Amino acid sequence: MNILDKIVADKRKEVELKKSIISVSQYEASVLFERKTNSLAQALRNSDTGIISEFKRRSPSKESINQNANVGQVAKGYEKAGVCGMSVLTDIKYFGGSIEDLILARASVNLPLLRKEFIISEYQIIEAKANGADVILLIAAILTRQEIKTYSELAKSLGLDVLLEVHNEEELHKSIMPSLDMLGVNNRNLKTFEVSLETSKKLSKLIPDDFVKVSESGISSVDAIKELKPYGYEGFLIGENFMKTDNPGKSAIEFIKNLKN
Ligand SMILES: O=C(O)c1ccccc1NCC(=O)[C@H](O)[C@H](O)COP(=O)(O)O
Repeated sequence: MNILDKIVADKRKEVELKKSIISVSQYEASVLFERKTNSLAQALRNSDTGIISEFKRRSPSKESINQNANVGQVAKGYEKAGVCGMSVLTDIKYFGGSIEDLILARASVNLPLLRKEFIISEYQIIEAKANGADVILLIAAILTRQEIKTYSELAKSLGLDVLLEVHNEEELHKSIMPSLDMLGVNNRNLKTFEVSLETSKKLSKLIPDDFVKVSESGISSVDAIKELKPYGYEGFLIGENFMKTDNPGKSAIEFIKNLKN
C-alpha cells in the first residue's frame, strides 16, 4: 500500500467518526460559516512574489520538522512577511496538525488560509468553511473526475477557492474543469519522497492559462522560484524550508526580501 492509500484509508475512518460527533447542520450554524472568504487565487494574481507558506510540524517524508511550533505566532510572522496565503495541515496522524490549528490561524491573521487536507468527503469541505478556511485542496491522485467536480462545485458554492493538486499528466488530464481556481503541481514523488522541480516544469505547458499555476513542495531557495517563474508559475507553496527554522516567520521575511532583490 502506498502512502496516499494508507492516509486515505485512515481518513475514511476519521471522517466517519467525526460525522457521528458534529453534524453538517451544526457546522452550517457556526459563526465562521457565514464569514466572507478571501481569495488566494486573486492574491496570487496580484502578487509579484506568490509565496504560500505552510504550517507543518512533521510529515511522512520527515519525522520531525518543528513539533512544538505555535501556530498563531507562525501565522503572524508569515503575515508580517507579506505572504499571499498560508497553508495549514489539519491531518493529525501523519502531519501532527489539527482543525484547531486552522481555527487558531484564522483567529490570528486575515490571510487567505488553505485547509491542507486529504479531502474524500463533502463533510470535510463544510468543516473547512466552518473552521475558517478560504481555500480547499483537492488531490487528483485520490479522487475520481466526478468527485473532483462534486467537491469543487460545493466549495465554489460556499465561496471557497479550489486548489487541485496533480503529480503527473494523467492526473492533470482527468481533472481540468471550470470549477477549479488553481492547479498545483506537486514536485514530491510520493513513492520515493524525492523532490524535483522538473515535474513543475514538465507539466506547466499542459495547464490552461485560465488557472493560476502553483508549484508545490521541495522549494528551498529564491533561485528555485526564479527558475519556475518563466514556466508561468504564480504561486509557490513552501513548508519545510520555513518550518525547519526556529522562527518560520522571520525566515519568510528574509526569503521574500531576497526574492524582491
Ligand atoms: O510532505 C510529505 O512528506 C507528504 C507526504 C505525503 C503526502 C503529502 C505530503 N506533503 C504535503 C505537501 O503537499 C507539502 O507539505 C507541501 O507541498 C510543502 O512541501 P515542502 O515545502 O517540501 O515542505
